[in-house]
Amino acid sequence: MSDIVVAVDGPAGSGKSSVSKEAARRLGYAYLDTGAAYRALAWHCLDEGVDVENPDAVLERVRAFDYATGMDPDRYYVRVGGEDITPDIREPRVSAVVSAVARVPEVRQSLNAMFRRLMDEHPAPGVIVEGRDITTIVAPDAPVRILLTASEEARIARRSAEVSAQTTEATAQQLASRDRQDSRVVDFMTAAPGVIPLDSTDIDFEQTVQALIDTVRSGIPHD
Ligand SMILES: Nc1ncnc2c1ncn2[C@@H]1O[C@H](COP(=O)(O)OP(=O)(O)OP(=O)(O)O)[C@@H](O)[C@H]1O
Ligand SMILES: Nc1ccn([C@@H]2O[C@H](COP(=O)(O)O)[C@@H](O)[C@H]2O)c(=O)n1
Repeated sequence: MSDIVVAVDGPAGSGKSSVSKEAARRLGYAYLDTGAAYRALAWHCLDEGVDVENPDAVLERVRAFDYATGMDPDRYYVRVGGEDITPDIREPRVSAVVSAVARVPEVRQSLNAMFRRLMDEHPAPGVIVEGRDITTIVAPDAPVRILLTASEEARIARRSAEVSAQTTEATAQQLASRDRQDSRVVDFMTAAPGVIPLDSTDIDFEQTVQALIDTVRSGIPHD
């Protein structure tokens, strides 16, 4: 069981996945990407022709959701029904509908129970868990809780550098639209009491990873 839970939240493109994964690798911790589960469920609904705007239909799918993910930062994967869909869940068609799936309260309850189980069962000494409601709902008692932010301009520029198949305007619009929809469900723009803000707008990737590691080291009791 992982003794140390590090909770990381933040808006789209703030660096949650890449920074958390690299920090976990260096700390020898496991890494749990909760957004991947919402994305995989959205992908599964699209694959099965389920109307993502119908909460009952989505809920029916989550009840029999055969989901698996790799929590070793060096062996990250996402599978549904044994099929590896790691790259597929990042497709714009999945990003466009994931918020609809994520706003169904019973879906959130079901996935949150799975996240807690995955954290509890993992043998690594610690786990970095990232998403939108980890610091507030999934692991509010975690010894280290961080809100990773960056200006919207920085997040758009970083995401645009990754996505070459569409214009910067389209990327900007999708990122802002997803944040708008998601923030109706959970507040990931302001740090809850006790949550440490980490703004990466003016620091590079390496400095952000180091800042996260320093925060973890100063937040957990030493022998
Ligand atoms: N401090 C930084 N400086 C420069 N680039 C960064 C920094 N932090 C992250 N990045 C880059 O920004 C991009 C977006 O990061 P990442 O995918 O980790 O964000 P995210 O918060 O997980 O996004 P989403 O919620 O949309 O999945 C990646 O290309 C990553 O390498
Ligand atoms: N704790 C979480 C994590 C994610 N979501 C929803 O999933 C979408 C994809 O997440 P990424 O981290 O991969 O961007 C996100 O837009 C949310 O709709 C969530 O609700 N709670």
